[in-house]
Amino acid sequence: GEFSEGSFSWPSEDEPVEKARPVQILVVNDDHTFELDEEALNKILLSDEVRDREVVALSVAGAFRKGKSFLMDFMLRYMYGQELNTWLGHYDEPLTGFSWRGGSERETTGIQIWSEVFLVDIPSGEKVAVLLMDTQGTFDSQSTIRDSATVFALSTMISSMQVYNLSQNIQEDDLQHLQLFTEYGRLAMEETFQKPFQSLIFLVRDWSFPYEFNYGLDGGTKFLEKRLKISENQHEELQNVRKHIYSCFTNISCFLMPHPGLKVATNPNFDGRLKEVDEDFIIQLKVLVPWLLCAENLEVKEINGNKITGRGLVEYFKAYIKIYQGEELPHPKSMLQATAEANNLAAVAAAKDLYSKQMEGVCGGDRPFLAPNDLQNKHLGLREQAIKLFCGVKKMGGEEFSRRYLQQLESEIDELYINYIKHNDSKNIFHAARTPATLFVVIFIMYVIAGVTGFIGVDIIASLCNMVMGLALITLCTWAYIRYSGEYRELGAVIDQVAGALWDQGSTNEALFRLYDAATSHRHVYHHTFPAAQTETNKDTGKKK
Ligand SMILES: Nc1nc2c(ncn2[C@@H]2O[C@H](COP(=O)(O)OP(=O)(O)OP(=O)(O)O)[C@@H](O)[C@H]2O)c(=O)[nH]1
Ligand SMILES: [Mg+2]
Repeated sequence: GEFSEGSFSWPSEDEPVEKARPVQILVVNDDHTFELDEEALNKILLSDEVRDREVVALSVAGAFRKGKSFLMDFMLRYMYGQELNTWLGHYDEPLTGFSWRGGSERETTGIQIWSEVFLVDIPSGEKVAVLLMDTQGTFDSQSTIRDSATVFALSTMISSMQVYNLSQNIQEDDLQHLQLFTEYGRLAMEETFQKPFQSLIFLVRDWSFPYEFNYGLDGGTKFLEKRLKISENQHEELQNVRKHIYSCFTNISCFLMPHPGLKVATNPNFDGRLKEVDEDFIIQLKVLVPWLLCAENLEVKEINGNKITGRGLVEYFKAYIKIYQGEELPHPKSMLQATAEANNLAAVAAAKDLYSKQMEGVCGGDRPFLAPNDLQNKHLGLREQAIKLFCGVKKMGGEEFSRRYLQQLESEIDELYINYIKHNDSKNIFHAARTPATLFVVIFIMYVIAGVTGFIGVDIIASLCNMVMGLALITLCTWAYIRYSGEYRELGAVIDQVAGALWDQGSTNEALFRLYDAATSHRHVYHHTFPAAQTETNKDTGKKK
Protein backbone atom coordinates (compact mmCIF):
# COMPACT_ATOMS: atom_id res chain seq x y z
CA GLY A 1 0.00 0.00 0.00
CA GLU A 2 1.66 3.10 -1.15
CA PHE A 3 -0.01 6.45 -1.05
CA SER A 4 0.13 8.75 -3.97
CA GLU A 5 -0.45 12.45 -3.79
CA GLY A 6 -3.95 13.81 -3.57
CA SER A 7 -5.57 14.10 -6.93
CA PHE A 8 -7.96 16.99 -6.60
CA SER A 9 -7.45 20.09 -8.72
CA TRP A 10 -4.08 19.62 -10.23
CA PRO A 11 -2.98 23.16 -11.00
CA SER A 12 -3.65 23.95 -14.60
CA GLU A 13 -2.14 26.90 -16.42
CA ASP A 14 -4.67 29.54 -15.50
CA GLU A 15 -6.03 28.13 -12.27
CA PRO A 16 -4.29 29.08 -9.04
CA VAL A 17 -3.27 26.23 -6.73
CA GLU A 18 -6.09 25.65 -4.31
CA LYS A 19 -5.15 24.67 -0.82
CA ALA A 20 -6.80 21.47 0.36
CA ARG A 21 -9.51 22.22 2.86
CA PRO A 22 -12.76 20.89 4.29
CA VAL A 23 -15.67 21.51 1.91
CA GLN A 24 -19.20 21.83 3.15
CA ILE A 25 -21.37 19.67 0.93
CA LEU A 26 -24.47 19.26 3.08
CA VAL A 27 -25.85 22.42 4.65
CA VAL A 28 -28.43 22.28 7.44
CA ASN A 29 -30.34 25.57 7.36
CA ASP A 30 -31.74 27.41 10.35
CA ASP A 31 -35.26 26.38 9.37
CA HIS A 32 -34.17 22.72 9.55
CA THR A 33 -34.13 22.13 5.82
CA PHE A 34 -31.25 20.47 4.02
CA GLU A 35 -29.34 21.54 1.00
CA LEU A 36 -26.74 19.78 -1.06
CA ASP A 37 -23.97 21.91 -2.53
CA GLU A 38 -23.93 20.06 -5.82
CA GLU A 39 -21.29 22.25 -7.34
CA ALA A 40 -18.82 21.57 -4.56
CA LEU A 41 -19.61 17.88 -4.63
CA ASN A 42 -19.24 17.68 -8.40
CA LYS A 43 -15.93 19.50 -8.28
CA ILE A 44 -14.50 16.88 -5.96
CA LEU A 45 -16.12 13.67 -7.10
CA LEU A 46 -16.32 14.39 -10.82
CA SER A 47 -12.71 15.49 -11.18
CA ASP A 48 -10.79 13.56 -13.84
CA GLU A 49 -8.94 11.38 -11.37
CA VAL A 50 -11.95 10.37 -9.32
CA ARG A 51 -14.90 10.23 -11.70
CA ASP A 52 -14.43 6.68 -12.88
CA ARG A 53 -12.57 5.30 -9.91
CA GLU A 54 -14.15 3.16 -7.23
CA VAL A 55 -14.46 5.07 -3.99
CA VAL A 56 -13.83 4.31 -0.35
CA ALA A 57 -15.72 6.70 1.89
CA LEU A 58 -14.87 6.92 5.56
CA SER A 59 -17.07 8.97 7.83
CA VAL A 60 -17.11 9.74 11.54
CA ALA A 61 -20.44 10.27 13.26
CA GLY A 62 -21.75 10.42 16.81
CA ALA A 63 -22.76 12.83 19.55
CA PHE A 64 -21.43 16.41 19.36
CA ARG A 65 -18.27 17.58 21.19
CA LYS A 66 -16.65 14.18 21.44
CA GLY A 67 -13.48 14.70 19.42
CA LYS A 68 -14.63 13.57 15.99
CA SER A 69 -13.00 16.31 13.95
CA PHE A 70 -9.88 16.06 16.10
CA LEU A 71 -9.54 12.40 15.15
CA MET A 72 -10.27 13.10 11.50
CA ASP A 73 -7.25 15.40 11.40
CA PHE A 74 -4.98 12.55 12.42
CA MET A 75 -6.46 10.50 9.60
CA LEU A 76 -5.56 13.33 7.24
CA ARG A 77 -2.00 13.28 8.55
CA TYR A 78 -1.87 9.57 7.85
CA MET A 79 -3.18 9.99 4.32
CA TYR A 80 -0.59 12.67 3.63
CA GLY A 81 2.26 10.90 5.43
CA GLN A 82 4.27 8.99 2.87
CA GLU A 83 6.29 6.90 5.25
CA LEU A 84 4.21 5.16 7.79
CA ASN A 85 6.55 5.79 10.70
CA THR A 86 6.57 9.54 10.53
CA TRP A 87 2.98 10.25 9.53
CA LEU A 88 2.07 11.30 13.05
CA GLY A 89 4.12 14.45 12.52
CA HIS A 90 6.15 16.67 14.74
CA TYR A 91 5.37 16.74 18.47
CA ASP A 92 5.31 20.53 18.34
CA GLU A 93 3.06 20.91 15.34
CA PRO A 94 -0.50 22.23 15.82
CA LEU A 95 -3.27 20.00 14.50
CA THR A 96 -5.06 21.34 11.43
CA GLY A 97 -7.49 20.11 8.81
CA PHE A 98 -11.16 19.72 9.64
CA SER A 99 -11.93 22.48 12.08
CA TRP A 100 -11.97 21.36 15.68
CA ARG A 101 -11.90 23.25 18.95
CA GLY A 102 -12.53 23.06 22.67
CA GLY A 103 -15.61 24.38 24.37
CA SER A 104 -19.14 23.24 24.90
CA GLU A 105 -20.80 24.58 21.75
CA ARG A 106 -21.00 22.56 18.54
CA GLU A 107 -18.44 23.16 15.81
CA THR A 108 -19.02 21.01 12.73
CA THR A 109 -22.35 21.38 10.95
CA GLY A 110 -23.86 19.36 8.12
CA ILE A 111 -21.44 17.12 6.26
CA GLN A 112 -17.96 18.20 5.20
CA ILE A 113 -15.57 16.31 2.99
CA TRP A 114 -11.88 16.89 2.48
CA SER A 115 -11.32 18.61 -0.85
CA GLU A 116 -8.50 16.24 -1.73
CA VAL A 117 -9.43 12.72 -2.61
CA PHE A 118 -6.53 10.33 -1.98
CA LEU A 119 -5.63 7.70 -4.53
CA VAL A 120 -4.46 4.45 -3.00
CA ASP A 121 -3.32 1.17 -4.54
CA ILE A 122 -5.21 -1.64 -2.89
CA PRO A 123 -3.92 -5.24 -2.85
CA SER A 124 -6.24 -6.29 -5.68
CA GLY A 125 -4.14 -4.05 -7.92
CA GLU A 126 -6.67 -1.31 -8.38
CA LYS A 127 -6.26 2.33 -7.49
CA VAL A 128 -9.18 3.54 -5.44
CA ALA A 129 -10.22 7.01 -4.32
CA VAL A 130 -10.41 7.58 -0.57
CA LEU A 131 -12.87 10.18 0.65
CA LEU A 132 -12.83 11.49 4.22
CA MET A 133 -16.09 12.80 5.67
CA ASP A 134 -16.67 14.73 8.88
CA THR A 135 -20.22 15.12 10.14
CA GLN A 136 -22.29 17.27 12.43
CA GLY A 137 -22.51 15.83 15.93
CA THR A 138 -25.90 14.48 16.93
CA PHE A 139 -28.04 15.91 19.74
CA ASP A 140 -26.68 19.43 19.88
CA SER A 141 -29.10 21.97 21.30
CA GLN A 142 -29.96 23.57 17.93
CA SER A 143 -30.93 20.42 16.05
CA THR A 144 -34.15 18.46 16.02
CA ILE A 145 -34.06 14.69 16.19
CA ARG A 146 -34.88 14.74 12.51
CA ASP A 147 -31.81 16.87 11.71
CA SER A 148 -29.55 14.55 13.65
CA ALA A 149 -31.13 11.47 12.14
CA THR A 150 -30.82 12.83 8.62
CA VAL A 151 -27.15 13.72 8.89
CA PHE A 152 -26.34 10.43 10.54
CA ALA A 153 -28.40 8.41 8.07
CA LEU A 154 -26.95 10.20 5.04
CA SER A 155 -23.38 9.74 6.21
CA THR A 156 -24.05 6.06 6.86
CA MET A 157 -25.63 5.59 3.45
CA ILE A 158 -22.83 7.35 1.62
CA SER A 159 -19.89 5.87 3.49
CA SER A 160 -18.45 2.41 3.22
CA MET A 161 -16.85 2.69 6.65
CA GLN A 162 -18.78 4.45 9.38
CA VAL A 163 -16.94 5.24 12.61
CA TYR A 164 -19.49 5.58 15.41
CA ASN A 165 -17.71 7.82 17.90
CA LEU A 166 -18.82 7.22 21.51
CA SER A 167 -17.63 8.51 24.82
CA GLN A 168 -16.52 6.22 27.64
CA ASN A 169 -18.82 3.28 27.08
CA ILE A 170 -21.36 1.67 24.76
CA GLN A 171 -24.65 2.49 26.40
CA GLU A 172 -28.02 1.07 25.56
CA ASP A 173 -29.24 4.49 24.36
CA ASP A 174 -26.25 4.65 21.98
CA LEU A 175 -27.49 1.42 20.44
CA GLN A 176 -31.08 2.66 20.36
CA HIS A 177 -30.09 5.84 18.58
CA LEU A 178 -28.03 3.86 16.12
CA GLN A 179 -31.11 1.73 15.51
CA LEU A 180 -33.31 4.77 14.97
CA PHE A 181 -30.88 6.46 12.61
CA THR A 182 -30.08 3.40 10.53
CA GLU A 183 -33.77 2.60 10.24
CA TYR A 184 -34.31 6.13 9.01
CA GLY A 185 -31.57 5.52 6.46
CA ARG A 186 -32.96 2.18 5.39
CA LEU A 187 -36.38 3.77 4.83
CA ALA A 188 -34.95 6.02 2.16
CA MET A 189 -33.19 3.18 0.34
CA GLU A 190 -34.61 0.59 -1.95
CA GLU A 191 -35.41 -2.76 -0.39
CA THR A 192 -32.66 -5.28 -0.96
CA PHE A 193 -31.89 -8.74 0.23
CA GLN A 194 -28.45 -7.60 1.23
CA LYS A 195 -27.59 -5.67 4.31
CA PRO A 196 -27.93 -1.99 3.44
CA PHE A 197 -24.70 -0.73 5.01
CA GLN A 198 -21.12 -1.90 5.13
CA SER A 199 -18.63 -1.46 7.99
CA LEU A 200 -19.49 -0.05 11.36
CA ILE A 201 -16.69 0.71 13.79
CA PHE A 202 -17.64 1.50 17.36
CA LEU A 203 -14.92 3.84 18.57
CA VAL A 204 -15.08 4.25 22.34
CA ARG A 205 -13.17 7.35 23.46
CA ASP A 206 -11.83 7.91 26.98
CA TRP A 207 -12.06 4.22 27.79
CA SER A 208 -11.31 4.01 31.51
CA PHE A 209 -11.41 0.33 32.22
CA PRO A 210 -8.36 -1.18 30.52
CA TYR A 211 -8.16 -3.64 33.40
CA GLU A 212 -11.41 -5.20 32.16
CA PHE A 213 -10.88 -4.88 28.43
CA ASN A 214 -7.56 -3.81 26.95
CA TYR A 215 -7.22 -0.70 24.80
CA GLY A 216 -7.33 -1.26 21.08
CA LEU A 217 -8.91 -3.77 18.82
CA ASP A 218 -8.54 -6.91 20.95
CA GLY A 219 -10.21 -5.47 24.00
CA GLY A 220 -12.75 -3.76 21.76
CA THR A 221 -13.72 -6.97 20.03
CA LYS A 222 -14.29 -8.78 23.31
CA PHE A 223 -16.14 -5.81 24.77
CA LEU A 224 -18.38 -5.50 21.74
CA GLU A 225 -19.14 -9.19 21.77
CA LYS A 226 -20.37 -8.80 25.31
CA ARG A 227 -22.43 -5.69 24.56
CA LEU A 228 -24.09 -7.01 21.40
CA LYS A 229 -24.72 -10.51 22.67
CA ILE A 230 -28.22 -11.81 22.03
CA SER A 231 -29.51 -14.38 24.48
CA GLU A 232 -32.79 -16.17 25.00
CA ASN A 233 -33.55 -14.72 28.42
CA GLN A 234 -32.94 -11.13 27.33
CA HIS A 235 -35.93 -8.84 27.09
CA GLU A 236 -37.35 -8.65 23.56
CA GLU A 237 -36.61 -4.94 23.41
CA LEU A 238 -32.89 -5.53 23.99
CA GLN A 239 -32.84 -8.40 21.51
CA ASN A 240 -34.54 -6.32 18.83
CA VAL A 241 -32.01 -3.50 19.00
CA ARG A 242 -29.14 -5.94 18.57
CA LYS A 243 -30.80 -7.89 15.80
CA HIS A 244 -31.49 -4.65 13.98
CA ILE A 245 -27.86 -3.55 14.17
CA TYR A 246 -26.64 -6.93 12.96
CA SER A 247 -29.13 -6.80 10.11
CA CYS A 248 -27.89 -3.41 8.92
CA PHE A 249 -24.11 -3.81 8.72
CA THR A 250 -22.02 -6.47 7.07
CA ASN A 251 -19.07 -5.80 9.33
CA ILE A 252 -19.08 -4.60 12.92
CA SER A 253 -15.99 -3.95 15.03
CA CYS A 254 -14.93 -1.95 18.04
CA PHE A 255 -11.85 -0.05 19.16
CA LEU A 256 -11.18 1.17 22.71
CA MET A 257 -9.30 4.46 22.88
CA PRO A 258 -7.65 5.80 26.05
CA HIS A 259 -8.22 9.30 27.42
CA PRO A 260 -5.90 11.84 25.73
CA GLY A 261 -5.09 13.59 29.01
CA LEU A 262 -6.45 16.59 30.82
CA LYS A 263 -4.58 19.15 28.71
CA VAL A 264 -6.46 17.98 25.61
CA ALA A 265 -9.78 17.88 27.37
CA THR A 266 -9.68 21.04 29.46
CA ASN A 267 -6.93 23.44 28.36
CA PRO A 268 -8.48 26.24 26.29
CA ASN A 269 -5.15 27.02 24.63
CA PHE A 270 -4.43 23.47 23.52
CA ASP A 271 -3.90 23.50 19.77
CA GLY A 272 -3.37 19.84 19.09
CA ARG A 273 0.38 19.55 19.72
CA LEU A 274 1.22 15.92 20.37
CA LYS A 275 3.62 16.86 23.18
CA GLU A 276 0.60 17.73 25.29
CA VAL A 277 -1.22 14.51 24.52
CA ASP A 278 -0.90 11.47 26.80
CA GLU A 279 1.50 8.82 25.55
CA ASP A 280 -1.14 6.07 25.90
CA PHE A 281 -3.41 7.93 23.49
CA ILE A 282 -0.60 8.37 20.95
CA ILE A 283 0.29 4.69 21.12
CA GLN A 284 -3.30 3.69 20.35
CA LEU A 285 -3.62 6.41 17.71
CA LYS A 286 -0.69 4.77 15.92
CA VAL A 287 -2.67 1.54 15.92
CA LEU A 288 -6.12 2.90 15.18
CA VAL A 289 -5.48 5.16 12.20
CA PRO A 290 -3.35 2.74 10.15
CA TRP A 291 -5.81 -0.03 10.98
CA LEU A 292 -8.67 2.01 9.59
CA LEU A 293 -6.90 3.38 6.55
CA CYS A 294 -4.20 0.92 5.50
CA ALA A 295 -4.62 -0.26 1.94
CA GLU A 296 -5.48 -3.81 3.01
CA ASN A 297 -8.43 -2.69 5.10
CA LEU A 298 -9.98 -0.14 2.77
CA GLU A 299 -13.44 -1.14 1.73
CA VAL A 300 -14.88 0.04 -1.56
CA LYS A 301 -18.36 1.52 -1.35
CA GLU A 302 -21.01 -0.91 -2.56
CA ILE A 303 -24.71 -0.36 -3.06
CA ASN A 304 -26.83 -3.38 -3.89
CA GLY A 305 -23.65 -5.37 -4.39
CA ASN A 306 -22.33 -2.99 -7.05
CA LYS A 307 -19.09 -1.14 -6.52
CA ILE A 308 -19.61 2.61 -6.74
CA THR A 309 -17.45 5.12 -8.60
CA GLY A 310 -17.14 8.84 -7.91
CA ARG A 311 -19.76 9.53 -10.53
CA GLY A 312 -22.14 6.99 -9.01
CA LEU A 313 -21.67 8.37 -5.52
CA VAL A 314 -22.72 11.84 -6.69
CA GLU A 315 -25.90 10.39 -8.15
CA TYR A 316 -26.73 8.46 -5.01
CA PHE A 317 -26.03 11.48 -2.87
CA LYS A 318 -28.45 13.56 -4.92
CA ALA A 319 -31.12 10.88 -4.88
CA TYR A 320 -30.91 10.31 -1.13
CA ILE A 321 -30.99 13.99 -0.24
CA LYS A 322 -34.07 14.44 -2.39
CA ILE A 323 -35.89 11.82 -0.37
CA TYR A 324 -35.01 13.56 2.87
CA GLN A 325 -36.05 16.92 1.48
CA GLY A 326 -39.44 15.52 0.55
CA GLU A 327 -42.30 14.92 2.91
CA GLU A 328 -42.98 11.24 2.35
CA LEU A 329 -40.76 9.98 5.15
CA PRO A 330 -42.10 9.93 8.70
CA HIS A 331 -40.43 12.34 11.10
CA PRO A 332 -38.28 10.70 13.74
CA LYS A 333 -39.26 12.05 17.13
CA SER A 334 -37.92 12.20 20.63
CA MET A 335 -38.68 9.20 22.75
CA LEU A 336 -41.13 11.10 24.95
CA GLN A 337 -43.00 12.63 22.05
CA ALA A 338 -43.32 9.34 20.22
CA THR A 339 -44.49 7.59 23.38
CA ALA A 340 -46.95 10.37 24.21
CA GLU A 341 -48.46 10.21 20.73
CA ALA A 342 -48.80 6.46 20.93
CA ASN A 343 -50.44 6.71 24.37
CA ASN A 344 -52.94 9.29 23.24
CA LEU A 345 -53.81 7.50 20.02
CA ALA A 346 -54.37 4.27 21.92
CA ALA A 347 -56.69 6.09 24.35
CA VAL A 348 -58.61 7.64 21.43
CA ALA A 349 -59.02 4.21 19.86
CA ALA A 350 -60.23 2.65 23.11
CA ALA A 351 -62.77 5.42 23.70
CA LYS A 352 -64.05 5.28 20.14
CA ASP A 353 -64.35 1.53 20.41
CA LEU A 354 -66.46 1.84 23.54
CA TYR A 355 -68.79 4.33 21.83
CA SER A 356 -69.31 2.36 18.65
CA LYS A 357 -69.79 -0.97 20.46
CA GLN A 358 -72.48 0.52 22.70
CA MET A 359 -74.15 2.35 19.82
CA GLU A 360 -74.16 -0.89 17.84
CA GLY A 361 -76.15 -2.43 20.70
CA VAL A 362 -78.63 0.45 20.56
CA CYS A 363 -79.15 0.91 16.84
CA GLY A 364 -76.94 -1.63 15.05
CA GLY A 365 -77.96 -3.53 11.93
CA ASP A 366 -80.07 -6.09 13.78
CA ARG A 367 -81.84 -3.54 16.01
CA PRO A 368 -85.24 -2.07 15.09
CA PHE A 369 -85.85 1.59 14.31
CA LEU A 370 -85.35 3.94 17.26
CA ALA A 371 -87.02 7.29 17.79
CA PRO A 372 -84.54 10.01 16.72
CA ASN A 373 -84.83 11.72 20.10
CA ASP A 374 -83.97 8.56 21.98
CA LEU A 375 -81.07 7.98 19.62
CA GLN A 376 -79.75 11.44 20.34
CA ASN A 377 -80.04 10.94 24.09
CA LYS A 378 -78.22 7.62 23.86
CA HIS A 379 -75.54 9.27 21.74
CA LEU A 380 -74.99 12.10 24.18
CA GLY A 381 -74.72 9.69 27.11
CA LEU A 382 -72.26 7.40 25.36
CA ARG A 383 -70.23 10.33 24.04
CA GLU A 384 -69.86 11.55 27.61
CA GLN A 385 -68.84 8.05 28.68
CA ALA A 386 -66.23 7.75 25.91
CA ILE A 387 -64.73 11.12 26.76
CA LYS A 388 -64.59 10.16 30.41
CA LEU A 389 -62.79 6.95 29.46
CA PHE A 390 -60.27 8.92 27.36
CA CYS A 391 -59.61 11.39 30.16
CA GLY A 392 -59.32 8.61 32.71
CA VAL A 393 -56.52 6.77 30.89
CA LYS A 394 -53.03 7.72 32.09
CA LYS A 395 -51.19 9.31 29.19
CA MET A 396 -47.75 10.81 28.77
CA GLY A 397 -47.27 14.28 27.33
CA GLY A 398 -49.47 16.34 29.64
CA GLU A 399 -52.86 18.06 29.50
CA GLU A 400 -52.10 20.50 26.69
CA PHE A 401 -50.82 17.75 24.40
CA SER A 402 -53.77 15.43 24.98
CA ARG A 403 -56.33 18.18 24.33
CA ARG A 404 -55.62 17.86 20.61
CA TYR A 405 -56.42 14.16 20.79
CA LEU A 406 -59.59 14.86 22.79
CA GLN A 407 -60.76 17.11 19.96
CA GLN A 408 -59.93 14.39 17.48
CA LEU A 409 -61.98 11.91 19.52
CA GLU A 410 -64.96 14.26 19.69
CA SER A 411 -65.03 14.91 15.98
CA GLU A 412 -64.63 11.22 15.17
CA ILE A 413 -67.52 10.33 17.47
CA ASP A 414 -69.72 13.02 15.89
CA GLU A 415 -68.94 11.60 12.48
CA LEU A 416 -69.94 8.13 13.66
CA TYR A 417 -73.16 9.56 15.08
CA ILE A 418 -74.17 11.04 11.73
CA ASN A 419 -73.76 7.62 10.17
CA TYR A 420 -75.84 6.01 12.90
CA ILE A 421 -78.61 8.56 12.27
CA LYS A 422 -78.69 7.71 8.56
CA HIS A 423 -78.64 4.01 9.32
CA ASN A 424 -81.47 4.38 11.81
CA ASP A 425 -83.59 6.44 9.44
CA SER A 426 -83.31 3.87 6.73
CA LYS A 427 -84.94 1.36 9.07
CA ASN A 428 -88.16 3.42 9.33
CA ILE A 429 -90.66 1.60 7.10
CA PHE A 430 -92.79 4.69 6.76
CA HIS A 431 -89.79 6.41 5.37
CA ALA A 432 -89.69 3.81 2.65
CA ALA A 433 -93.48 3.76 2.25
CA ARG A 434 -93.80 7.50 1.84
CA THR A 435 -93.51 7.53 -1.92
CA PRO A 436 -96.07 4.79 -2.72
CA ALA A 437 -98.41 6.18 -0.05
CA THR A 438 -98.25 9.65 -1.58
CA LEU A 439 -98.81 8.28 -5.05
CA PHE A 440 -101.76 6.22 -3.82
CA VAL A 441 -103.28 9.28 -2.26
CA VAL A 442 -102.84 11.21 -5.50
CA ILE A 443 -104.39 8.39 -7.49
CA PHE A 444 -107.28 8.13 -5.05
CA ILE A 445 -108.00 11.86 -5.05
CA MET A 446 -107.86 12.02 -8.85
CA TYR A 447 -110.15 9.01 -9.06
CA VAL A 448 -112.72 10.65 -6.80
CA ILE A 449 -112.54 14.04 -8.55
CA ALA A 450 -112.75 12.40 -11.99
CA GLY A 451 -115.80 10.40 -10.81
CA VAL A 452 -117.55 13.47 -9.37
CA THR A 453 -116.78 15.83 -12.28
CA GLY A 454 -117.72 13.13 -14.82
CA PHE A 455 -121.01 12.71 -13.01
CA ILE A 456 -121.86 16.43 -13.09
CA GLY A 457 -120.70 16.65 -16.72
CA VAL A 458 -117.45 18.69 -16.56
CA ASP A 459 -115.67 16.32 -18.92
CA ILE A 460 -112.53 18.40 -19.36
CA ILE A 461 -111.60 18.26 -15.70
CA ALA A 462 -112.57 14.60 -15.52
CA SER A 463 -110.26 13.63 -18.35
CA LEU A 464 -107.49 15.83 -16.94
CA CYS A 465 -107.80 14.04 -13.64
CA ASN A 466 -107.78 10.71 -15.40
CA MET A 467 -104.58 11.70 -17.15
CA VAL A 468 -102.90 12.70 -13.89
CA MET A 469 -104.08 9.46 -12.38
CA GLY A 470 -102.58 7.52 -15.26
CA LEU A 471 -99.30 9.38 -14.88
CA ALA A 472 -99.25 8.71 -11.15
CA LEU A 473 -99.89 5.04 -11.82
CA ILE A 474 -97.01 4.83 -14.29
CA THR A 475 -94.77 6.63 -11.81
CA LEU A 476 -95.76 4.15 -9.12
CA CYS A 477 -94.92 1.20 -11.36
CA THR A 478 -91.63 2.77 -12.35
CA TRP A 479 -90.79 3.43 -8.72
CA ALA A 480 -91.64 -0.17 -7.77
CA TYR A 481 -89.44 -1.47 -10.58
CA ILE A 482 -86.55 0.74 -9.57
CA ARG A 483 -86.82 -0.33 -5.94
CA TYR A 484 -87.01 -3.96 -6.93
CA SER A 485 -84.22 -4.02 -9.49
CA GLY A 486 -81.87 -1.34 -8.16
CA GLU A 487 -81.51 0.17 -11.66
CA TYR A 488 -82.07 3.85 -12.59
CA ARG A 489 -81.54 4.79 -8.96
CA GLU A 490 -81.21 8.46 -9.75
CA LEU A 491 -84.66 8.53 -11.34
CA GLY A 492 -85.93 6.74 -8.22
CA ALA A 493 -84.36 9.46 -6.09
CA VAL A 494 -86.21 12.11 -8.12
CA ILE A 495 -89.51 10.32 -7.60
CA ASP A 496 -88.78 10.01 -3.87
CA GLN A 497 -87.96 13.67 -3.66
CA VAL A 498 -91.11 14.76 -5.50
CA ALA A 499 -93.25 12.47 -3.38
CA GLY A 500 -91.44 13.70 -0.26
CA ALA A 501 -92.17 17.28 -1.26
CA LEU A 502 -95.88 16.50 -1.64
CA TRP A 503 -95.88 14.60 1.65
CA ASP A 504 -94.20 17.35 3.59
CA GLN A 505 -96.34 20.11 2.14
CA GLY A 506 -97.16 22.76 4.67
CA SER A 507 -98.96 24.81 2.06
CA THR A 508 -99.73 24.06 -1.57
CA ASN A 509 -97.40 26.79 -2.68
CA GLU A 510 -94.47 25.34 -0.84
CA ALA A 511 -95.15 21.94 -2.32
CA LEU A 512 -95.26 23.38 -5.81
CA PHE A 513 -92.10 25.31 -5.22
CA ARG A 514 -90.35 22.18 -4.02
CA LEU A 515 -91.65 20.25 -6.96
CA TYR A 516 -90.23 22.87 -9.27
CA ASP A 517 -86.98 22.92 -7.35
CA ALA A 518 -86.62 19.17 -7.52
CA ALA A 519 -87.49 19.17 -11.19
CA THR A 520 -84.88 21.80 -12.07
CA SER A 521 -82.15 20.29 -9.99
CA HIS A 522 -82.70 16.89 -11.54
CA ARG A 523 -83.21 17.91 -15.11
CA HIS A 524 -79.89 16.41 -16.06
CA VAL A 525 -81.03 13.09 -14.63
CA TYR A 526 -84.11 13.25 -16.76
CA HIS A 527 -82.00 13.91 -19.82
CA HIS A 528 -79.72 11.12 -18.86
CA THR A 529 -82.58 8.67 -18.42
CA PHE A 530 -84.52 9.64 -21.53
CA PRO A 531 -81.92 10.84 -23.98
CA ALA A 532 -84.44 10.77 -26.84
CA ALA A 533 -86.63 13.35 -25.15
CA GLN A 534 -83.73 15.69 -24.68
CA THR A 535 -84.05 17.72 -27.87
CA GLU A 536 -87.76 18.26 -27.33
CA THR A 537 -87.37 19.57 -23.81
CA ASN A 538 -84.60 21.80 -24.98
CA LYS A 539 -86.95 23.28 -27.56
CA ASP A 540 -89.60 23.66 -24.89
CA THR A 541 -87.35 25.51 -22.51
CA GLY A 542 -86.23 27.67 -25.40
CA LYS A 543 -89.85 28.62 -26.13
CA LYS A 544 -90.52 29.36 -22.49
CA LYS A 545 -87.63 31.74 -22.39
N1 LIG B 1 -12.04 13.76 26.51
C1 LIG B 1 -11.61 13.77 25.26
N2 LIG B 1 -11.55 14.93 24.60
C2 LIG B 1 -11.09 14.92 23.33
C3 LIG B 1 -10.70 13.74 22.68
N3 LIG B 1 -10.29 14.06 21.43
C4 LIG B 1 -10.45 15.39 21.31
N4 LIG B 1 -10.92 15.91 22.45
C5 LIG B 1 -11.27 17.30 22.73
O1 LIG B 1 -12.64 17.46 22.50
C6 LIG B 1 -12.93 18.79 22.06
C7 LIG B 1 -13.83 18.77 20.85
O2 LIG B 1 -13.17 18.27 19.72
P1 LIG B 1 -13.82 18.27 18.27
O3 LIG B 1 -12.98 17.40 17.44
O4 LIG B 1 -14.07 19.66 17.82
O5 LIG B 1 -15.22 17.57 18.60
P2 LIG B 1 -16.38 17.17 17.57
O6 LIG B 1 -16.91 15.85 18.01
O7 LIG B 1 -15.93 17.28 16.19
O8 LIG B 1 -17.46 18.27 17.92
P3 LIG B 1 -18.65 18.82 16.96
O9 LIG B 1 -18.04 19.18 15.66
O10 LIG B 1 -19.18 20.00 17.69
O11 LIG B 1 -19.62 17.72 16.85
C8 LIG B 1 -11.59 19.44 21.81
O12 LIG B 1 -11.29 20.29 22.89
C9 LIG B 1 -10.60 18.28 21.82
O13 LIG B 1 -9.36 18.67 22.35
C10 LIG B 1 -10.78 12.51 23.41
O14 LIG B 1 -10.48 11.43 22.93
N5 LIG B 1 -11.24 12.60 24.69
MG1 LIG C 1 -16.53 18.34 14.59
